Amino acid sequence: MKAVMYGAGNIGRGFIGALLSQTGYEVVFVDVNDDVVNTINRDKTYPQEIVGENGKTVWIENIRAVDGKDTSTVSDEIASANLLATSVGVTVLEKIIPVICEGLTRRWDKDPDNTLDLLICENLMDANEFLYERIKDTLPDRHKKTLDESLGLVETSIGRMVPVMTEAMKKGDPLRICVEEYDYLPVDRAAFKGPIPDYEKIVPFSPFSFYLERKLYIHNMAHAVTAFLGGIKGYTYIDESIGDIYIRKLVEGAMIESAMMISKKYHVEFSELKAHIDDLLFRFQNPDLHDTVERVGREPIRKLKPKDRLVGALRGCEQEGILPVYLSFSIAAALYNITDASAHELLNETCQISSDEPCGSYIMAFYEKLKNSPKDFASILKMIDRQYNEIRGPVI
Ligand SMILES: NC(=O)C1=CN([C@@H]2O[C@H](COP(=O)(O)OP(=O)(O)OC[C@H]3O[C@@H](n4cnc5c(N)ncnc54)[C@H](O)[C@@H]3O)[C@@H](O)[C@H]2O)C=CC1
Ligand SMILES: O=P(O)(O)OC[C@H]1O[C@](O)(CO)[C@@H](O)[C@@H]1O
Repeated sequence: MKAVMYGAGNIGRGFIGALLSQTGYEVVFVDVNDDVVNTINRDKTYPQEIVGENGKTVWIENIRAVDGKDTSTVSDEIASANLLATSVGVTVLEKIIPVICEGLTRRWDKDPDNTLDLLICENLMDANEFLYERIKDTLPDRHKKTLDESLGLVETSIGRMVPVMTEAMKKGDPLRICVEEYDYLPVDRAAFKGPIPDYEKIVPFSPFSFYLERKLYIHNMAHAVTAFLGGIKGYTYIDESIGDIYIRKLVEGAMIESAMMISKKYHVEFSELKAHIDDLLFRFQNPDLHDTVERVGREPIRKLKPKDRLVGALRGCEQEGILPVYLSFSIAAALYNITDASAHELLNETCQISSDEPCGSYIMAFYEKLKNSPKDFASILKMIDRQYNEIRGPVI
């Protein structure tokens, strides 16, 4: 049984490739980084260092690698694979579609019933639709119908955090990868065309949008807010930021609003989501991960788009009748981090929130407060309490 793992970077090596090897596949990594490809083929193993309280080193075996620039060999590997996975980053994903299509063509020219499942391991909403459209456009006409019948475009939710590896963390080994202990991979049960890999860490679930929204609106949202607030206070690392009791309270408040929304929308017990929040806050505190405010808070404008982690969570709350007060403050903190653009314009154009909407006026009030006293999070918490009280009115 062979799995082709497109991308031997942090997630490819640190999570998915390792998981597939442990499931029992021979894992063929595809990457354009010569050092990584040559070292995998020389050593046939690499150390995955699990950092944190239960730290240990796991050696990943039964692997080899193929040069991503040798597109003919990559296509042959895809043609004969039992499973395919990608974790190359969203911008590269588009560029590898011709190679994937060539692999599918070679496969289906021999046997159009030879199904293949592709695990999409990227941070991208509607990733299955994104790939479907592009693969359909690229495949030759004779295989456009085969695509519907024989390719499973399987969305996944990547919760494991893998930081950027510094030279010090690599300890002289280009393949060494530091990861946190969490290693579950929820996958979209309904999307598989072939058998679902049988391993306790691969968790099939339907409807999958629950996991995607939980990841984006609780995990990614909270992580971003931790980074923005950490940036304002001058912290370098995520664990330092979440260790600040004011930041923790603000982040947790936003997580609870998102969780109330998801609980209502998907009829999931709130207590289940609260356990997830507590686990995430514990994981954000892991000092051995050395995850930075810079990595987690990168590209704040992208993170402020209407369907992304902040505004998407806020709009979801509005739809479910949940007050998004902490989330309004979180958006204000993101706006405050962007110094080279006007907050009003960003609010209107990037977030598509009008300052006349109730949430728009809260966001701007928080923004002004941050401008006047940026590091005084204690007063922000008081302001949030007052706003909640005012909006909520009397409670019987
Ligand atoms: N690092 C993390 O904690 C998480 C990352 N993700 C997502 O996983 C995806 C991958 O992220 P990382 O592993 O962190 O990035 P990365 O940059 O470490 O890995 C990407 C790999 O793709 C390779 N690559 C680039 N062009 C290629 C090509 N044409 N052919 C073959 N390989 C090519 C690169 O050499 C690199 O090794 C992204 O979509 C990211 O958003 C999702 C959840 C967690
Ligand atoms: O890759 P983006 O969209 O900048 O988001 C960063 C987030 O993605 C992850 O790298 C993976 O979910 C998180 O660790 C982090 O919260």
